[in-house]
Amino acid sequence: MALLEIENLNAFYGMAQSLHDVSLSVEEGEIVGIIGPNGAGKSTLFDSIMGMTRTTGSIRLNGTELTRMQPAAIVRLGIGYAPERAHLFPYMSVRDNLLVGAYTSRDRIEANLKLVHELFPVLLERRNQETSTQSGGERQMASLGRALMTSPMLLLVDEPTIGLAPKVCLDIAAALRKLNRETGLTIVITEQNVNFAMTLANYLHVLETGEIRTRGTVEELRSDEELNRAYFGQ
Ligand SMILES: Nc1ncnc2c1ncn2[C@@H]1O[C@H](COP(=O)(O)OP(=O)(O)OP(=O)(O)O)[C@@H](O)[C@H]1O
Repeated sequence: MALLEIENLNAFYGMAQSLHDVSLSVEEGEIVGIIGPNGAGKSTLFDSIMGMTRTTGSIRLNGTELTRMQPAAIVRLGIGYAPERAHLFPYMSVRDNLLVGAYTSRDRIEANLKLVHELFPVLLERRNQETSTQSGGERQMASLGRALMTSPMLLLVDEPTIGLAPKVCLDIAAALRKLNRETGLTIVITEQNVNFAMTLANYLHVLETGEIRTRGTVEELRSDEELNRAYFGQ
């Protein structure tokens, strides 16, 4: 059984349908990428996994059906979510933003803070600073840290590189790779930055206008000529 299994997922905002019959699975310990252009439905996919959209179809974590569960219960079950553009509390300190993530996992606060600070030492240095005064990269790190404070078995990371300098993107990629390698945490990451996703993920799904267009390993997708033209201009 895969850790995450999504079958025939449709997602709706009011009358508008944003995901069409999406099926995919994620094995434990993998890093999986979801790539696709603006408006493809990447955030909607994550919002649906977290119980924040109206859906039909099935989403299971370790065999447990999530589709009728509340977001807080889904976090408690083991999914951490770092949303697009971080969504921190701007006038709270870095440390307090991290602690917001800890409310479902109070017995592991110290161990999780240690993990987060090892991955992102700048969050320890700046722990008393308001997040409104942080750089974009630091805010992204704080958002990842907050998700890790929930003790997840699956981490969802939505477009972490938006607006960040290339060097900061490399730092974030290195931290996610280290996290996966050293703790075995399963990670699903969405990206418009296809190169970033390809340096991290073992397997990728291409989402376009709410549908999975194709999927495969990095090598398989790179050998798809049409895809290369669309995403790499080659
Ligand atoms: N709250 C909402 N209400 C209505 N429609 C929405 C809402 N959020 C997203 N949509 C629509 O759903 C579709 C998918 O959007 P989504 O944000 O999931 O795409 P995305 O791939 O994450 O793109 P982006 O990179 O721009 O975030 C788009 O057509 C978008 O306009």
